[in-house]
Amino acid sequence: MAETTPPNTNAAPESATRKHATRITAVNRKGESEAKQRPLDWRLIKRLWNYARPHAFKRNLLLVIVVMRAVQMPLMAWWIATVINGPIFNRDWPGVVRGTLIFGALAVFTEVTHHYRSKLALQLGEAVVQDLRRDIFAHLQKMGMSFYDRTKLGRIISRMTSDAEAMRMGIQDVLFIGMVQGGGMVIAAGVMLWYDPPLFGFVLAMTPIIIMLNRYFTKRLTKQARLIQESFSRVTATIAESVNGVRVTQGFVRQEVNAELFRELVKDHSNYNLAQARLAGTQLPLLEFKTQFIIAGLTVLAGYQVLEGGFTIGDPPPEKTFAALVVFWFMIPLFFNPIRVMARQFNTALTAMAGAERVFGLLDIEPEKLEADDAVSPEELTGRVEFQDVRFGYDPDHPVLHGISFTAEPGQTVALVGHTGSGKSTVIKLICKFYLPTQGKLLIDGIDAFKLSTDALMAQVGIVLQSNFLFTGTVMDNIRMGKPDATDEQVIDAARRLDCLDLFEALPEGLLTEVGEKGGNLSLGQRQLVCFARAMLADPRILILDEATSSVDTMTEARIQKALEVLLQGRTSFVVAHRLSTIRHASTVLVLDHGKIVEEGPHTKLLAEDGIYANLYRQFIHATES
Ligand SMILES: Nc1ncnc2c1ncn2[C@@H]1O[C@H](COP(=O)(O)OP(=O)(O)OP(=O)(O)O)[C@@H](O)[C@H]1O
Repeated sequence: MAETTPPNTNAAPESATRKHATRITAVNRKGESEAKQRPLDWRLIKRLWNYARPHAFKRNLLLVIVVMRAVQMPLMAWWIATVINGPIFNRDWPGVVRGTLIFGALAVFTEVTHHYRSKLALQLGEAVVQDLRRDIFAHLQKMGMSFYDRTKLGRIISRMTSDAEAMRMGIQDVLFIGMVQGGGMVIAAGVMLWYDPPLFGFVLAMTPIIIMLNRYFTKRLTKQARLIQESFSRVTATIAESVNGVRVTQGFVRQEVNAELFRELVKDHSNYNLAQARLAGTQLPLLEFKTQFIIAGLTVLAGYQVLEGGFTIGDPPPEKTFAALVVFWFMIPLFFNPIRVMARQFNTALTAMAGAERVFGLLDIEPEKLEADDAVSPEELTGRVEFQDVRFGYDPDHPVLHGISFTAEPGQTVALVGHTGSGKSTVIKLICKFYLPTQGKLLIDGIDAFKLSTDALMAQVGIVLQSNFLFTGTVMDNIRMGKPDATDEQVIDAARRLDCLDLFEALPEGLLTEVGEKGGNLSLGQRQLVCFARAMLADPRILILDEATSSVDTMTEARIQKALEVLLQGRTSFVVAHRLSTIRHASTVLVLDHGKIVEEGPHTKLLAEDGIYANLYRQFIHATES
């Protein structure tokens, strides 16, 4: 009747969680330095315990049940000892039957409370982990882009999974199991002391030895378990890497080398598992043996007391020693087993501390302040965008934009061109207010970006990125994302205005076709058109477009081209341009080089100047033709 909480089937699959956490550990060597345990910290315990506060009824009921559980186990043990010492010893049959019936009732009652203790603990743990995940998620939504630049995705995921899970175990198990076991231990000690103080003195003298033996064995087992976990994380990391990089592997004909490496890793893991099995095979029986050893010692002592006149003052009658021996026989396991259980719970508490420290560390990061407290929220924007000597660096010590100045009037299309790393995407990220300029001013409709509410701006900005991000759902769902309250007719109308409705209708289920994970069921061109339709439906004043570089067939290209022209009409648009026609039709082309605008003006003017742009243009034509 071990006092543990059964695994929670609703929880994130533990193996998946562990795999993920361990994968991170292996892929990111730095992750290994993240401490798995932290000392107990009352500040963290209090904060973690606060998460149980909204579920006070469950928590309090659980505390009552836990107190009952602490009494039940010693009570049952004592009762059965009393039946042996009383009715059985005195050959009293009715007494034996009565005693057994009472024992049966006690056992049923014990199991019922056990059931409710486990159930309530699980429910409390589930409620707490749910609240925690909700808070982490809400907090992540508020974080600015710079946070995501600094923080690895794996770290964020492990805060949500393994750390939150560790905190759940801390809440649902440590205190309650600790109380049941600790309470049972104290009561068992009290009963033994009451029956025979000298014999209990022997039990007490054995306790430090038992604790030391426990520590020695569990230390070895834990060390081995850690080795297994680490070797497993190397295996999973290698699988993930190999699957992700399968094309490169095949391209460089490294299959055999990789397979050999993997074989070694798997063998390694298997050896650690076998070593653990061997260790457990010898250690666990030894752990069990210690209790028997104490019972044997007690029997000798009791025998000495009865046969040799005893070692206690007052010379108790032999029946009293017999009775005490029977009681001790039942109480010994209740006194010693908690040592092991509580040591395990102590470890769980330390792991929960480490999880809590990391999760609260994340929750305590203040979101970057991207707007003033008195930021304005204009109903409508005209879409005028002005950069005044804007300087910016993702890391303020390493600026990547050096004094950018230009103005985009409402309705104009600005094409951004330049070599890779010249700063095109950074300019766009500033317009979206993912970051604020380090120096200089960015004005939207004459309002400083900091003074303009981010929500109001985003309501007027449409973004179509190269990656064409589609979410699981239908084509219709994905277009509707541009305006969640749009009717089906409005969605269809947006597609029709872009002249691509026929393409969507030709899909197996028309607009109700599932796009698959990341849009995998659609072609690249179709994915782009879905994103265009999404932007069309949102009808933003400012449109940001990072044109896709991947080539599509000529017919789809023509459709995309046409759709794009319609989409850009009447909006201030910023396009990281990869299509010649987009650049040609742009009101102005900004040529960026090392974070500076080096040329600026319409295509024909720049071509005539025969500078950097003309050179880029020639390279571009050459690349498209070859
Ligand atoms: N999140 C980031 N954190 C730190 N540095 C960054 C980040 N994003 C871009 N940079 C750096 O800023 C500079 C400008 O990058 P940016 O992405 O704006 O160039 P780009 O012209 O859009 O390039 P590409 O055409 O390859 O997309 C580069 O030196 C790049 O390494």
